[in-house]
Parts: sequence; structure tokens; C-alpha cells
Amino acid sequence: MEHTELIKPETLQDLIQALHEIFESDRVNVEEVQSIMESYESKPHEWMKYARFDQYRYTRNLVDEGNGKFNLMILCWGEGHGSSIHDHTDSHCFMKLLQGQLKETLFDWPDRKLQGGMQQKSQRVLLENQCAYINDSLGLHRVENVSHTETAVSLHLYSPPFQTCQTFDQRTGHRNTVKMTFWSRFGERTAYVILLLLF
Ligand SMILES: N[C@@H](CS(=O)O)C(=O)O
Ligand SMILES: [Fe+2]
Repeated sequence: MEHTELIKPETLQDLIQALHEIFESDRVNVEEVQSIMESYESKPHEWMKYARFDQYRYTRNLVDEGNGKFNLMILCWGEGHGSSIHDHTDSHCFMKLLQGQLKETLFDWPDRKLQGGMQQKSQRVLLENQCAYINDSLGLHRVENVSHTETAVSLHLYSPPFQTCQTFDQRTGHRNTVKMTFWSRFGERTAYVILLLLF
């Protein structure tokens, strides 16, 4: 097997460069991606221009399109913000904490004769610089910034990129397909909403 040497990326730019090289190959080595993302030490001034918050829910801010192989984005979580239970559309999902902490709760896929709601499988708190991994065969998750005083910022890599996912009602297990949007792209606020309102 081809082996890429692991060098600690000093900057976010170095990390992006290293990710481009890793994803040139058709096979993704999950441990390699996870450890290179983990070894980057978060420096806020390097990612600040992507970190835009909304008052009401977490935002998704596109950083890099990875030559079509992956999407790299920064998610900004205000106090108390969380995602619904969701899947990752058959992609790899890496999630690294750049600032603050996030609670991740794992769930099994609901089965047909679901009773008593979807039961949580496990829970963990991700700390600054840690990198978690999930895909659909490991299950579903919900991510929350449970802090009432601190915001959280995370760096997500999805490969291959996807634009919709399924969300699940914890009580009934019923699912919805939702379109995922970017609050900003490459540091610029996305104009979709404004355009839709004008025309
Ligand atoms: N997968 C979610 C974020 S998280 O809750 O893992 C998203 O891309 O919006
Ligand atoms: Fe997720």
C-alpha cells in the first residue's frame, strides 16, 4: 500500500495542502486523515475569516472544495446550538474541534418496529483539537454545544461531498431529507437567500 509520510501541518493552509495530497489517491485511509487533522493545532487567526455565527442555529461555512474529492468547512455553534439526529449520505465525516467543546451523541438507525423512541448508543465530549470520525455504517449522530457561555467552532471534512442528508425524529424515528446550505463560501456570505427574496 502506498504510504504518505505524516508531517504535522503548522498552519491551516498546510493542512489543506496535505489533505489535497492524501485525497489524490482513490482509497481513503481514515486513520491517516484523522491523525493529520488532529495534529494541526488550532490557531484562531488562521480560520477567523470563515467563522461566522448566526443567532439562531449553527452555520456551515465552506473553506475548500478539495478538487471535487471532499468538502472542508467550518461550523460555528452558538451557545446551546445543536444539530438534529442525522446521517452522512454514505460519506466519510471527520470533525475536528477548533475552539470550545461539542457533545456528540451516537444513535443506531431506527428499525421498523421502533418503540420508545430512538435510544442513544453512546455519548462523548470532543475537546479542542480532537478529531472524531463517523460514517453511516457506524450510525447516526447529534452534535451539540451544550455550553451556555462559550461558542464552539469545528472543522468538518466530508468525502465525497454531499448536499442533502436525512434527519430523524428521535421520538418516532421518522426521517426527512434536508438540503444543506452554506452560510458563507470562501469567507464571503452566501447570497442565495437575498437573491431568492429579490426575484
Ligand atoms: N453533519 C452536520 C454537522 S454535525 O452535527 O456533525 C452538518 O454537516 O451540518
Ligand atoms: Fe454530522
